Amino acid sequence: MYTFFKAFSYAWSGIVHALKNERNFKFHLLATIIVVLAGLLTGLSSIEWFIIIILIGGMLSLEMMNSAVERVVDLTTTEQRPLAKQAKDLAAGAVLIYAIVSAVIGLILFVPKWFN
Ligand SMILES: Nc1ncnc2c1ncn2[C@@H]1O[C@H](COP(=O)(O)OP(=O)(O)OP(=O)(O)O)[C@@H](O)[C@H]1O
Repeated sequence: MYTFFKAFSYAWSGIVHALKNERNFKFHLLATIIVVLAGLLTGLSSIEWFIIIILIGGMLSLEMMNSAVERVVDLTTTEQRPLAKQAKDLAAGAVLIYAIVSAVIGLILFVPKWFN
């Protein structure tokens, strides 16, 4: 049980670090607040909230994984290396794909309600 709480506290400190230091994470958090407010004002069904919550959780988690990849790459080399570039660009590409998919799903959910 002690080990579990220790692991939890390390994970929590990762989230606090992202909140304090990661510019992109803060941007996604701002986007989250805007989407939640828009959802409250628009009025979403349970299943629509379920979808939005999964997208938000996935986006914030993926952004943190991207930051972790950047850190690990920077730890391995300070030189310009093709593999380092690939690793960072692949991780950033994963975030971009998820962001585009989330935006498209968001538009599919919100736009028909706004113009109904
Ligand atoms: N060691 C390296 N070797 C080769 N290319 C690199 C290396 N480090 C970074 N790059 C390239 O430069 C880009 C920017 O790198 P940087 O470390 O600033 O990441 P970033 O994505 O801008 O980070 P942040 O999200 O914190 O702004 C990377 O996406 C990658 O294409």
